[in-house]
Amino acid sequence: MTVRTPGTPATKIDRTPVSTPGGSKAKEEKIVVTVRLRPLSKREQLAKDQVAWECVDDHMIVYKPPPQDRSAQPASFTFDKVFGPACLTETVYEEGVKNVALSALMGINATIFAYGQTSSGKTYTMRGETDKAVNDIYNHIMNVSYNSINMIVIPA
Ligand SMILES: Nc1ncnc2c1ncn2[C@@H]1O[C@H](COP(=O)(O)OP(=O)(O)OP(=O)(O)O)[C@@H](O)[C@H]1O
Repeated sequence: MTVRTPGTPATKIDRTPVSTPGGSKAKEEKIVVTVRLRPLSKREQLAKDQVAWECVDDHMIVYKPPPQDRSAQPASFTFDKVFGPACLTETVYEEGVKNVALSALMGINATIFAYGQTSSGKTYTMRGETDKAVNDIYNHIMNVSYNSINMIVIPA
């Protein structure tokens, strides 16, 4: 059996069937930008810090300037997906990361990274996402390996 290093396809659309572990979402977009708002920490709650951002729906967040900052205006921003403070890391993975992480199994080169100010929750989120992605990838490899063994053994 020849094992070939998978190359990056010209487009994901051409190479991503519906049954692909990467799922259908990866077919639609090459870059997906999601936002996760973390809850206030105990320290922030004790300090009576106010939440500056509000999730309006699954795609939009609104900046609410503090009353003392009279020059700042409310502003809204739209993203592919917004995860609110009550959202579990599991949900972020299932709805925002899994498709991209598993598309690697089809030979699609993909990057997932977190960007944000200090203490915004990048490490917290990415640790959880990495654990889940590695788990899914290993499960997939195990399943494929067992299937391959069956395919080889039966003809022999
Ligand atoms: N979604 C969340 N739910 C509960 N706690 C969270 C969440 N996200 C982050 N935290 C907590 O907030 C704190 C800061 O998070 P974290 O260290 O991940 O931030 P960071 O963006 O990686 O910071 P830095 O840039 O300084 O490394 C940590 O104590 C973490 O446990």
